[in-house]
Amino acid sequence: MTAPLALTMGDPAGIGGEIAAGAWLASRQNPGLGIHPFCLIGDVRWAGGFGIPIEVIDDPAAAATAFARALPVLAHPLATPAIPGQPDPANAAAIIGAIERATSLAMSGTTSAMVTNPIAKSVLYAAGFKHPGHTEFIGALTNTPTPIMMLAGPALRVVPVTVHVSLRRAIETLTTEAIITAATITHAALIRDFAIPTPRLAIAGLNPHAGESGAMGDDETRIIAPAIAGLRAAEIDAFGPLPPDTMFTPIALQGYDAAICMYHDQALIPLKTIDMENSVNITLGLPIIRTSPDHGTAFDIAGKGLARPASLIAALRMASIMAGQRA
Ligand SMILES: NC(=O)C1=CN([C@@H]2O[C@H](COP(=O)(O)OP(=O)(O)OC[C@H]3O[C@@H](n4cnc5c(N)ncnc54)[C@H](O)[C@@H]3O)[C@@H](O)[C@H]2O)C=CC1
Ligand SMILES: NCC(=O)COP(=O)(O)O
Repeated sequence: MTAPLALTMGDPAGIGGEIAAGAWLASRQNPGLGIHPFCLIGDVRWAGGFGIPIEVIDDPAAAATAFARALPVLAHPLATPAIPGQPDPANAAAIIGAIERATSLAMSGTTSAMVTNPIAKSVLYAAGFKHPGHTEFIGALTNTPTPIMMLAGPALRVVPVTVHVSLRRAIETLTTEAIITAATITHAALIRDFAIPTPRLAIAGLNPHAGESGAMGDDETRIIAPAIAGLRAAEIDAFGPLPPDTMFTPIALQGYDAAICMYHDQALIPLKTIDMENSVNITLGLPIIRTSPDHGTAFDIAGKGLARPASLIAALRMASIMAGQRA
């Protein structure tokens, strides 16, 4: 039997606890969702505040049987009680520690995958956190030189080549090598985890009209086209550079398995507009499985009973499917 999943608490002032409770209830009510038993790594008092039964466990293996009765919790104390909507850098060490613990459990095979609840990056930066986000942090913890961010929904998968940097910096740092690396890792993941034998990769342009033959920018001819040539030489079905404004139309989506995008919002705006509820964030290229909901901490609605657990449910399902396939 596949080992349980571990779910981190994320920022305890956000909606992570509410959606974890919602996901536990949904998977209990609908076993057809195919979610493996999971345990929540979090503060016990905090985890007990979401209207569902919890059971404190010492070993993730105990989650398999406890899950039918309650949400299993691996105790991970906060420094100060969490107040919904009011993040506190005093809890940064506990938030970061939960991610480290989930990574280590997945690396040792004690759990089959890690799923992360959202963190507020600025809150962790204020406490000295040096990584842009989970993707890079878990990459560092697992000695992965280039962890790649994919967001996957039912109709669209996107991979931003540059991620959590300013738009100016994204343009300055975009390279042929970075595009080739992101596309090559995406190609391997589509075969391994999505069972797509011959993935088709649509490579976005950067400028309006993909540069209009150089009249609106030469990044396409200098940087992106050579990457596509390199990918095709490696027998990867990559094509483009595509005009970004038309590559996400319903008809265009049918022509590829993933879009390799040049910057964060080029990738995430279409994905979240098409289906924010059912899309999932996956880190590609790691030695372990890591997924997460596609949304953030949603401090504006935390504690108000408005948080929808759909994306976390999709993330837990995706982790379960990937774990099953790899097993
Ligand atoms: N994987 C992660 O850890 C991620 C963390 N973040 C962090 O989240 C924080 C807030 O980011 P925002 O840009 O405000 O994005 P957000 O996704 O937290 O919120 C955007 C809007 O969507 C709503 N929303 C989000 N998730 C929802 C849900 N499950 N149910 C109902 N409504 C929902 C919010 O109430 C808000 O109005 C930032 O500090 C950012 O760093 C953002 C994205 C991913
Ligand atoms: N916008 C996506 C996002 O912030 C996810 O980042 P990460 O924490 O999963 O690296």
